[in-house]
Order: sequence, then C-alpha cells, then structure tokens
Amino acid sequence: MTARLIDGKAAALSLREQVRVAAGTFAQAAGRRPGLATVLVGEDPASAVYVRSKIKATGEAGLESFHHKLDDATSEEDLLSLVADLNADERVDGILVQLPLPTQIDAAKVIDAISPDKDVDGFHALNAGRLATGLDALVPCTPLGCLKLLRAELGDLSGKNAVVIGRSNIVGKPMAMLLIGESATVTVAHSRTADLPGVVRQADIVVAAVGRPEMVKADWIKPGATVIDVGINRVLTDDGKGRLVGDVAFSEVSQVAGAITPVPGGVGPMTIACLLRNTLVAAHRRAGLTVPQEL
Ligand SMILES: Nc1nc2c(c(=O)[nH]1)N[C@@H](CN(C=O)c1ccc(C(=O)N[C@@H](CCC(=O)O)C(=O)O)cc1)CN2
Repeated sequence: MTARLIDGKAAALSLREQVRVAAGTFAQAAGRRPGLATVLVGEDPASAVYVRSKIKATGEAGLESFHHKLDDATSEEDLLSLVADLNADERVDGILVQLPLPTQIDAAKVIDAISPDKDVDGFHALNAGRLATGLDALVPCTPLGCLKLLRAELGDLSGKNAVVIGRSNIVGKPMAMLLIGESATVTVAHSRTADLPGVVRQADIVVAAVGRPEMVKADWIKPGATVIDVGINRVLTDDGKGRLVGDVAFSEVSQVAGAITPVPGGVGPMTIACLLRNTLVAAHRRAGLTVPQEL
C-alpha cells in the first residue's frame, strides 16, 4: 500500500474529547447539560447498533440522553406526536430519528416536523437551504465528518477538483455544498454519469457515496488523489461470515491514491462524533451562547 491511511477513529475520538470539554463549559454557563433525544422505531438490527453507539457516545461526552424506543407498528401520527413533544421539551437540544423508518411512516414528513433548531441530523429543508446559501446551518453529520477529515489531511481545499459520487440528500448534495463553501471546484457524479471513470480520474478529491460495494477501481483514480469512502456495505465471504467493505476497492485503490479512508474505521466513526458536535452547537444557539470556534 502506498496511500496514507486517514484514521477516522482517531479523528473522531479527538472531536469527541473536544465536545466533552466544551459540554462541561456549556453546563457551567447554562446551568444544564446539552440534551440529545434519540428515536428508534422498529427492530432493524443495524439501526439498533448505531443508536446504541450514539447513546453511549452521548453519555461519554457528558451530554444528557433521552431515548425513545417505539415498536415496529408505530403509526406516523404517534411518531409525529412524539416529535412535537420533543420540539417543546426545553431539555432537548437535538432530536435524532434513526433512519430508515418502517414503510407506514413517511420519513420526509417526520424530518419536516423536527424543529430546524433541533435538527442535529441537518436533514430539514431549512437547514439544507441555509447550507446551500452559505448561512449558518446544522449540517448532516456524515458529510461534515468527511469535510473534517479532508481539512485535516489537505489543509486548504480551495481550487481542488473534487468529485462527489452520489447525489443523495443525506450525503452527496450536502457534501457538494460543503466543498463549494471551501472554494473547491465540485462535480456531482452518479450512476448515470457518462464516462464515470473518466470524470473521477480528473479529481484531486474523490468522495464515494454510491452504496455499491467496491465500485470505484484503481484505474479511476488520479495518482496521489485523496479518497474518502462513505460506503458501508456488508458482503458475504467464502467462509459465510461476511465483512464490511466500502464503495471503493480499497486494496487496489490504496496503491494509487495519496490518502484514503478505510472501511470500517474511516468516515463511520466521524458520523457519530459530528452528531455530538451538532448537538452542542444547537445547545449553544438555543441558549444564546457563542459556539466554540474549535468545533
Ligand atoms: N438519522 C440518521 N439515520 C442514519 C444515519 C444518520 O446520520 N442519521 N446514518 C446511517 C447510519 N449511521 C448513523 O446513524 C452510522 C453508520 C455507520 C457508523 C460507523 O461507525 N460504522 C463503522 C462500522 C460499524 C460496523 O461494524 O457495522 C465504521 O465505518 O467504522 C456510524 C453511524 C443510516 N441512518
């Protein structure tokens, strides 16, 4: 392997420590701890693991945690009613409804019902619009985590050619907006892009968020490029056990790239660290306190 390994686990631990210190300062100034409400609907095993990790990380950072577990058959009306209660609860600075939701619930309606001030996932249309127009916004955690890794690796991103593969509202689009905000030259590519390998080959920075295991190959990558892999795909192995792979063919791409995130241990841990960061930012704004610069 020739590429530098970008250690998302270490970066996430360091951000979580910064959040812990700043949460203590917030508690002294505001007379209460910042609060995060998590909502898990149903029994999806991966979602249960992610929410457990979020609750654990919340406690370790000194934030107050309010967890709500609803059963699989919960109606949209009941979930909207819980969101309304959490919007009104002064102890709650951030509301996280874990996705995906069961099919009887319209996720867009639920996201729209979350107060934009408490939308620590950054999925509400108001936060998306604020990000797109360069205003202070709560920014989706995964792209924010990618940006923090890119800044730590490359410093100034201005003038870099960045290709984001994937156009989802949760990762691709906000990632592009964040990179534009850094004065990078940004292309958003996707499954229908003509000559996708040729487009990606122009990039100094590649962010892969397509959800297709090991789709990005070594001959797509400009030598020395920085590659951020957002994919988390579970694939079956010959021994029947299965393993996690990203959207990037790591073993071959790491021979060409200048730096690369692994899966696991790259972007994933930053998603949870940025959720804590967003909760602290939301708490400061709601309390009328200045958000610490280092966050
Ligand atoms: N409301 C939300 N729902 C979902 C989000 C989100 O940001 N908000 N993102 C994903 C899942 N997710 C967080 O919720 C998440 C996924 C993966 C990781 C992570 O740390 N992954 C590890 C590997 C974990 C494993 O072994 O399975 C890694 O990449 O190192 C954190 C958070 C969908 N839903």
